[in-house]
Amino acid sequence: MDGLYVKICGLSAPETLAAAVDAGANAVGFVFAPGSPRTVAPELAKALVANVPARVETVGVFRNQPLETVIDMARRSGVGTVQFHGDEPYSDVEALHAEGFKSLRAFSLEGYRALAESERVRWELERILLDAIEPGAGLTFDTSELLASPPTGPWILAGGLNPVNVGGLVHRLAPAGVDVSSGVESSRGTKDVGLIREFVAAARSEPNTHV
Ligand SMILES: O=C(O)c1ccccc1NCC(=O)[C@H](O)[C@H](O)COP(=O)(O)O
Repeated sequence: MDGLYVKICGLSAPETLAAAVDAGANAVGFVFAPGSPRTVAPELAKALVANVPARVETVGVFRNQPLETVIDMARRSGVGTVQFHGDEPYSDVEALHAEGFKSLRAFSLEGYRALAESERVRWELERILLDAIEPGAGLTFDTSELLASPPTGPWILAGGLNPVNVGGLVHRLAPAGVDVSSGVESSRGTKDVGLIREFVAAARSEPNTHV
């Protein structure tokens, strides 16, 4: 990944999708996991994806759904990347790659640390996201442990990020990327154009060296 990778997740409307693209997001996410206020049908996502330039990665977010469903919904919507946000095994990621999709796999820090060494080494060759235990809830988690022992591969920080805290966390933890949903919403499930712009700018801001 060149420069800080910024992903805006949980989009469902053309205006906020356009704001994310115009602000310079590297990736835009559509939630296909059921039961979220952000859940979209593949047909709606397809109409939105049609307006996303090729330089921007389109990501479908899934959580513990059958692999056949994931592949079917990802194909119907036209996303290029599948983000797993549950307990999906590594074999599911391999199957997706064989189908031509890229992947992202989210872990809570606890879940990631609990992986057997052999498992962790394998996941670290893929793109992983470190997130709060409850995804999409705007909750932060204790990142102090990440300062001492970050993952060896490129990793993306998520969980309770917003335009106010993202710059500091990026400078402190040096992730390869950041992912946000709640922190760019005016109310749960409703994205805000101004907050999206502020978030992307803040994520890529220079550190404040004036004390
Ligand atoms: O957004 C959801 O409701 C959701 C539901 C099920 C699985 C994943 C979900 N969202 C993932 C994300 O939006 C982000 O990748 C990440 O969790 C950050 O969310 P937030 O803390 O709200 O910024």
